[in-house]
Amino acid sequence: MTRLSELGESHVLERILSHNRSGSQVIIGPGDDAAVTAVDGNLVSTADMLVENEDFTRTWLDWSRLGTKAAAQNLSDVCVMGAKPHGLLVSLAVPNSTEIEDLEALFAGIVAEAARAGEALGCEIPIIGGDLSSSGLIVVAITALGTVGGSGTGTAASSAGTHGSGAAITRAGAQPGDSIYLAGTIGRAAAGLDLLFAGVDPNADVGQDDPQPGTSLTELINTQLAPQPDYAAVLEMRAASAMIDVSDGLSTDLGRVAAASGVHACIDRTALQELIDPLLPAARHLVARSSGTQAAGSTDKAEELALHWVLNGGEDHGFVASSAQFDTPPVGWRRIGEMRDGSGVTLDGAPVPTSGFSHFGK
Ligand SMILES: Nc1ncnc2c1ncn2[C@@H]1O[C@H](COP(=O)(O)OP(=O)(O)OP(=O)(O)O)[C@@H](O)[C@H]1O
Ligand SMILES: Cc1ncc(C[n+]2csc(CCOP(=O)(O)O)c2C)c(N)n1
Ligand SMILES: [Mg+2]
Repeated sequence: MTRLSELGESHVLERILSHNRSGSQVIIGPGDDAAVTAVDGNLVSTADMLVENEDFTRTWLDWSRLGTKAAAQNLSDVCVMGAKPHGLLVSLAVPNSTEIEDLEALFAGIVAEAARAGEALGCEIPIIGGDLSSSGLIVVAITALGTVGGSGTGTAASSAGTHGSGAAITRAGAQPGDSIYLAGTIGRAAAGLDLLFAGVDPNADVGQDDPQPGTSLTELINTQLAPQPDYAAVLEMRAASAMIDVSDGLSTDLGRVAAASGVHACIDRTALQELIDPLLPAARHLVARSSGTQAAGSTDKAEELALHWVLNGGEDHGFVASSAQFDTPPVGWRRIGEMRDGSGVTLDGAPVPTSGFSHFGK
């Protein structure tokens, strides 16, 4: 085990970049003052960081999964714009006492998730540069770059959303009459977060003899620590009028689409039930732990908690899209509601307050 303080910055870089892959669009990669890439189309760029104690804690820290999460939350944003990613800039601030092997695991996690996304989207996504600094708290900041509107480079074609958007799918194109679709999951990462905060043993018996795939306590926790967006689903959503990744919670993120598009998003409670049900064992376990009993009424509370995770939990990086082009949902998507005239978000007609995550608490 070698600490970063025992290696110079250039040796640290050499070790971590040994995990990187090359990309055919890279003209100049890491090593010069800036990277140069050959691109075809309009540039799509996004930045997202993970900050210790705000986005993860040292108690749960697994460097490889931290890398997965940092890459996933950025690639998800590029992908839902209908763009193809072609490079990542990775900026890191870590304590001097960090072991180089941990930093290598972080990089390997980033590279592995970029490879998973690249495979799903048919592109190469190398790390093209970044920055290193020393800090008491761990910060992983990634900038992801991609393109839309080139000669066949986009991942999905937007219909109503293309006007003035350079062929990107924005939050602003939803129309009354569009169906609302979800790809991937919502609520699992939030359940995982509550399990982590409560210090629940992931192997605790919660009466799930045969849990649905992805819903054991370990898997819920893993969705929080290392979300796996369904990038390929975006390729199936060929006629989205608007699209967003759910990072802050459905209530907040669908609310953003409704506000940007000037429509009313109506969610159908029945359609959410199959997302709620698999979360009930974890919810019952947490409710019973907090009340110290298996008292009557806890079933209602568990249902309430699971619904809360599904409506307000972000970080699974599920994708929400609107479209009027499909009779049956495209592969990987489920219909969860409809856009109508008006504003705001409702669940079976009842207003859904915007209760997703906000960094500044409000
Ligand atoms: N410091 C900043 N400077 C300039 N623009 C910013 C800054 N922080 C956020 N933004 C912009 O504000 C918008 C909302 O940011 P946010 O991080 O909430 O993105 P998001 O896509 O809604 O969430 P997520 O990144 O979790 O998917 C984005 O367009 C982002 O680029
Ligand atoms: C220790 C700890 N506290 C709270 C949370 C919850 N959390 C943090 S960021 C975020 C939304 C996406 O943020 P952004 O919009 O910046 O991408 C959520 C739901 C967590 N994961 N870990
Ligand atoms: Mg987003």
